[in-house]
Amino acid sequence: MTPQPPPDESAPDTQLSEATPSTRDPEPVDGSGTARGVSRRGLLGAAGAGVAGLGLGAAGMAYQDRQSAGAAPAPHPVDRAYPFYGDHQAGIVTPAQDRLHFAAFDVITTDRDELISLLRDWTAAAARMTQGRDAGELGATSGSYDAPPDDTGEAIGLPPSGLTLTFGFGPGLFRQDGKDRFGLADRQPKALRRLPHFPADKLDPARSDGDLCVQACADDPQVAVHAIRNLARIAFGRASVRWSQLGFGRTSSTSTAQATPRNLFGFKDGTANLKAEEPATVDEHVWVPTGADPAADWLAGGSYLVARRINMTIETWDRQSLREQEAVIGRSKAEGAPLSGGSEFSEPDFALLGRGDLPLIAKNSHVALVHPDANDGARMLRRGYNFVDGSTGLGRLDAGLFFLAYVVDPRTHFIPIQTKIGVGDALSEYLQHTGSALFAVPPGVKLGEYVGQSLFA
Ligand SMILES: C=CC1=C(C)c2cc3[nH]c(cc4nc(cc5[nH]c(cc1n2)c(C)c5CCC(=O)O)C(CCC(=O)O)=C4C)c(C)c3C=C
Ligand SMILES: [Fe+2]
Repeated sequence: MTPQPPPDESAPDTQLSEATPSTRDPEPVDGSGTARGVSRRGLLGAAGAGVAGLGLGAAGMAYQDRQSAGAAPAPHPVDRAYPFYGDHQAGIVTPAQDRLHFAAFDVITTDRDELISLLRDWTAAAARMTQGRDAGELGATSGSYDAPPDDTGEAIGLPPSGLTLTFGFGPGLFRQDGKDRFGLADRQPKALRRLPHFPADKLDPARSDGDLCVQACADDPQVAVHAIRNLARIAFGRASVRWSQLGFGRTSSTSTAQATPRNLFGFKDGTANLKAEEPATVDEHVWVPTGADPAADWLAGGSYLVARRINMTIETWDRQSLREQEAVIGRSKAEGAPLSGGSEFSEPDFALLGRGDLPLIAKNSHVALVHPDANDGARMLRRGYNFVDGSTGLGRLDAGLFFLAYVVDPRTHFIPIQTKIGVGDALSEYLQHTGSALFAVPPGVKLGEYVGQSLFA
């Protein structure tokens, strides 16, 4: 890991430099190589002239005019659009956006062709929405007056907002109760099994597992929610939402251009995360290589996504001294520096002794247990979010961290680490794991293809 000084939130990032605001130089959205439809912003401008359904060129002009009216300002986060097509799915190394809506689905059709048609429909809608367009070609208000619109409308006028949509396949898609549902059983990756029960798990089945998942990240919550809502609408009769989770406040940085955010315990979170600017390390720890599992080579270039809903007993935490809080994490609260000294991006020195010849970073602290040195070098790309889902009947906030991590293999990069922290981590006293799921995340989508196509080839 190369510690990197942060943060200039407006600095260009690796993915963004490939991207352009969608309305200016739109990415094709239908796989035909031709961009169609109007942007949600363009629609607003065009609607007054009574030209809904106008080609993108005109809509793009309206947007461009507004952009070029003054000196070129740095793009505001909500004006960013990330490419949907590429070698890897967006939403993994993409600089973590501020908001999340994550949904897991049960597939309810028994027909393989219907499953494929769902993935095709999702691909078309995702390609459009990530570029700031309506979910369907007609849009929220331009279709037949006597038919439900092909977009629900709550994102009219909103820019792309950095929306990324990342799709995953759960173990149940391959086998359910031992049954090969869609002729995919012999292509199930060996690593794609339900996660085992860990110490301190208190899982709610209604917040766990799922055949499919969609991670929607954006810099506007309405845009993320709009995307999941429309994908759920499109899935009608083929898949239904099993559970979903809203998140605010990213708890990780995935780019050195981002400032390190804080979790609900008030600590900087994401300091030592894998970052997009370390492609060789990301290759090693995130992307599944060809040949890793010959029966599942369709997953090459993809990844595994671990999702854990972790409740944090913040009321108990808030009664602990600052000394205790820092000892539990192993870093300082103010700067996020390791307790062995230095600044935020200094490497921790776990051998350095302090008073009473005790290590300055306690052996049972969180960072001592999860650090790669203590885990055969394993690293993960964390992409979690804070959540508050109201309060409990006991007057406590139902709050915590929706932990998301992308790994090359959960058997080496997550399960042993989670097992260890469930038993020996001082942080565990303040945590309760209430949801759990594992998904295989197929590689990126090529123009004209649909998400996960390699699985069905
Ligand atoms: C099994 C993996 C992990 C779980 C579950 C987990 C939960 C969790 N973590 C924090 C707070 C912090 N975690 C930090 C670092 C960190 N955490 C993990 C793994 C899990 N965390 C890793 C691999 C690392 C990086 C270790 C390293 O390379 O040094 C930190 C320190 C800052 C940072 O580097 O990000 C904090 C703070 C909470 C609150 C939490 C559950 C709610
Ligand atoms: Fe952690």
